[in-house]
Amino acid sequence: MAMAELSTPKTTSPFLQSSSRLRLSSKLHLSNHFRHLLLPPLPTTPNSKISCSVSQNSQAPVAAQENGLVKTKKECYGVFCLTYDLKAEEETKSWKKLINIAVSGAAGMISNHLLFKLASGEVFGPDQPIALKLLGSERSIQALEGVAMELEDSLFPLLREVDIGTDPYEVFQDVEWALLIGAKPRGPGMERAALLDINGQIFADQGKALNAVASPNVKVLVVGNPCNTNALICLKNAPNIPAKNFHALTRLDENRAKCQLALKAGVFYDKVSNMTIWGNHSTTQVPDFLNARINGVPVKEVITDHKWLEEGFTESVQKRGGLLIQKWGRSSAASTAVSIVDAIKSLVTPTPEGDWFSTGVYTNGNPYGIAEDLVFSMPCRSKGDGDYELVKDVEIDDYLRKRIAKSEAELLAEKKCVAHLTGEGIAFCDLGPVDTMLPGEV
Ligand SMILES: NC(=O)C1=CN([C@@H]2O[C@H](COP(=O)(O)OP(=O)(O)OC[C@H]3O[C@@H](n4cnc5c(N)ncnc54)[C@H](OP(=O)(O)O)[C@@H]3O)[C@@H](O)[C@H]2O)C=CC1
Ligand SMILES: O=C([O-])CC(=O)C(=O)O
Repeated sequence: MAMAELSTPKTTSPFLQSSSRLRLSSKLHLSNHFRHLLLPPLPTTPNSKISCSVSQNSQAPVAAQENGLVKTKKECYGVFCLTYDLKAEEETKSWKKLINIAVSGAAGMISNHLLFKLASGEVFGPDQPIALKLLGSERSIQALEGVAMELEDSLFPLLREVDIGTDPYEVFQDVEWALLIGAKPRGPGMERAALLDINGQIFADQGKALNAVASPNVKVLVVGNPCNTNALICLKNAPNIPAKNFHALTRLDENRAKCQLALKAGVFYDKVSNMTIWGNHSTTQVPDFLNARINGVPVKEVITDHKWLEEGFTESVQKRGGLLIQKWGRSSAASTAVSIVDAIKSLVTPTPEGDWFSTGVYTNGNPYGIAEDLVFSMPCRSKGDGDYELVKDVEIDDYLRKRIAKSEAELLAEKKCVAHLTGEGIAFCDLGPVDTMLPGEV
């Protein structure tokens, strides 16, 4: 086994320029449970200076003592049990305080793309160190280890800590962001109501855990489907966290809509702006071509085939996920991860003047007459502080109003199905004669 000081990876990151000067200190981050599960017995060293044990066949961290005390913390993984001494870094003044990001379903397909983007600095910026808290289950714990190993091997300078675990009350401790991806996919012949019940329970439990242990201003992005109602369940179970902090991911739909409009107009997709997705992340969603713009011009003036906009375009966005499954054999994972990145970046960077983005948010106080107490995708703007405001003056014509109402009715029906999970009594589930689909269903 080679004993090595943490070496400086090849990069020009300002962190690494400073990290090579750092005195490294170590913390031991293992619960007894995971010590058995994950790692060989832990050697200890009386040294306060770190020696990082690096070998192909062992992830054994070195426990260190500082002032005679072994520092311990629950679940962490391998090299991430060795944390940098951030005090030394503070001298550079250019480093932000470490943020804790939880990801559930961390061994799944979407996470497999997302985690590496988070760790690279692409999302929160090149001066933002992060800790990743990965939530899995007994069935995925081995896979989670594999993910953690790949994160180790990627030598991301901004990634200071990776913890893995199966208990949301441990994994969500002090998190500032919670990206809730893990959910059971709907299988063939399965009713939407059954999915609501199974996944709803997951989000009720996770809401309670966030409420108990997360940072009080945690931002929560629900991806696991049906994401709007799951987000509602989650926020109802987390009364101490502002309801405004909960989002359901509809950014993938926004991105899909921009792409279709760009294709039709023969422009690159960066020319499409002001794209709203209204409503549910389902086939009732409403991609709003009335208010979207291409090169700053209303879409309806650029694309004069209005029948295509009302039918072809709208349906292509609503069912894009299903078409992708037909081709690819599984649901969108890479583009979903990209859209999660976009969704977060839209909250941590100021929205460009005149533009907006779509996200599923709590409807209380909305200016569009949409029923209160739902999570509904609407146009938003952010100052870049993690918060957002609804855009209040978007035009809604009869075409939009009718379709928005349909998506609203669907969400109201979903809400009744999960009343037992939101503290609103006994659930009554009648989703109507036509069982609506997730975008990814064929
Ligand atoms: N909002 C959006 O735009 C989109 C949402 N999605 C949704 O994101 C979710 C995750 O997708 P993806 O990463 O591709 O899925 P995967 O199947 O690859 O991973 C899902 C993870 O969910 C966890 N999970 C939790 N409960 C269950 C359960 N009862 N049965 C099976 N797995 C469970 C599993 O992890 P573990 O065992 O660790 O709990 C699994 O690793 C799905 O709900 C999907 O529909 C997908 C695309 C777009
Ligand atoms: O339906 C699914 O599971 C996947 C999904 O949400 C999408 O592709 O938009």
